[in-house]
Amino acid sequence: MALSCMRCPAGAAARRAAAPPLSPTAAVSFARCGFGRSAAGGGCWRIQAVAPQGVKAPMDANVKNAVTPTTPPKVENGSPSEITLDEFEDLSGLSKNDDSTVSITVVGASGDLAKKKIFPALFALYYEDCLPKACHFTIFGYARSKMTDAELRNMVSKTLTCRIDKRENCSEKMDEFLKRCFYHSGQYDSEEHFIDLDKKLKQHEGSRVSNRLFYLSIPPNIFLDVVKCASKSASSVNGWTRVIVEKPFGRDSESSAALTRGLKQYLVEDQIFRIDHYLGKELVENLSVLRFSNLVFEPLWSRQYIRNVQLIFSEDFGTEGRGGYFDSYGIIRDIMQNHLLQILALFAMETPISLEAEDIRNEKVCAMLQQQL
Ligand SMILES: NC(=O)C1=CN([C@@H]2O[C@H](COP(=O)(O)OP(=O)(O)OC[C@H]3O[C@@H](n4cnc5c(N)ncnc54)[C@H](OP(=O)(O)O)[C@@H]3O)[C@@H](O)[C@H]2O)C=CC1
Ligand SMILES: O=C1O[C@H](COP(=O)(O)O)[C@@H](O)[C@H](O)[C@H]1O
Repeated sequence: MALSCMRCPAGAAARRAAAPPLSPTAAVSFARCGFGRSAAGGGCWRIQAVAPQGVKAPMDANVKNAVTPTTPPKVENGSPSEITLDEFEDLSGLSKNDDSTVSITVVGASGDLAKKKIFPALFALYYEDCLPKACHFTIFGYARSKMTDAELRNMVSKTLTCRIDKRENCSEKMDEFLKRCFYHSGQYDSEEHFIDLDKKLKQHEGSRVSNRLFYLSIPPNIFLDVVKCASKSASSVNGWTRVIVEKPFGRDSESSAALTRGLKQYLVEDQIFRIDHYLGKELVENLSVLRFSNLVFEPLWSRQYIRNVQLIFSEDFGTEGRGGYFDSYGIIRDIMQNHLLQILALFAMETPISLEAEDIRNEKVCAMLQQQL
């Protein structure tokens, strides 16, 4: 992957300058660790980052704190996110605007990810009032399988949970949410079928500004077919159109670049959202708060005080139907260079100048350029 450090903020540069001369880079190694409970492939992966030789650990004597304290970045509601607050408000704020609607099409709605994660996550957003009020948002499931709206709702209802603390009016909220879910069956490479979807979306959107989001919960080999058809036949004419792309984003640098080039035939970069669900995990989100807003840890988070870091990915079940996928794609590509390296980057990066996605991304790139794999 070609990485370049776009912009290292002044704060970061100052911290680097204040630190003792760098012995070049931290060394990162990957290891398969002991099997978990299941002999069928459960277990864990470990990324180990070791501070450069000669760096003293916290317990070593005479280590001076050469870290220049920096201003902690703004943290909204205690949970910084790769989505800026402005973008977040793009969705929730629509509820205040009677002229706008948002339509979310889950492409591959009959699949595992849609059932297990996407619909429950959309419901959680609805429950938390982060989606526009009921008549201003519509969710369409799209896949080849034949299903009625009622069948989709039945399927989705089985995985919705009230995992939110308050749990008030949860079943009422579920009913309201499910009423906003619809289904359209179609082929992934048929413009005609996407035209039909467009017609259905328009019926729900009426004459209001229509913002449209397509969530690609499908195998990667059909990403481009869908993006082509959706952008040609079902993109918004008066609002925004965005696409969420699930991993894997290719199997290597070349195929990842080819995928991006393919997507850019139909979309501009700002319309493309590559998702890594690990960044939404509470533990991972809390890492930034711990690092940048905690006065105890912030000055200690340096190679002078930390000798060895281990990120352990551990699952207590076996391959569970993923055998074919792991055989052809590989478990390393499944979790290592995405989820685990994202965590490593968040762990190792310097303080970003803001919590804007671009600023965090740039700092992650800088951190990755310092690694020696
Ligand atoms: N499942 C998970 O936990 C995770 C999945 N992902 C990624 O998300 C995407 C979706 O995952 P998941 O739901 O598990 O995938 P599925 O294999 O369940 O596929 C989703 C849907 O796509 C359609 N489909 C499947 N195979 C093909 C094919 N060869 N050609 C055309 N259509 C096909 C099927 O719908 P129909 O036949 O009705 O058209 C299926 O229901 C994948 O890219 C996956 O790598 C990422 C993170 C986690
Ligand atoms: O992306 C993936 O992540 C899951 C682990 O995520 P979790 O949220 O369920 O902990 C992993 O099992 C799967 O193989 C991988 O594709």
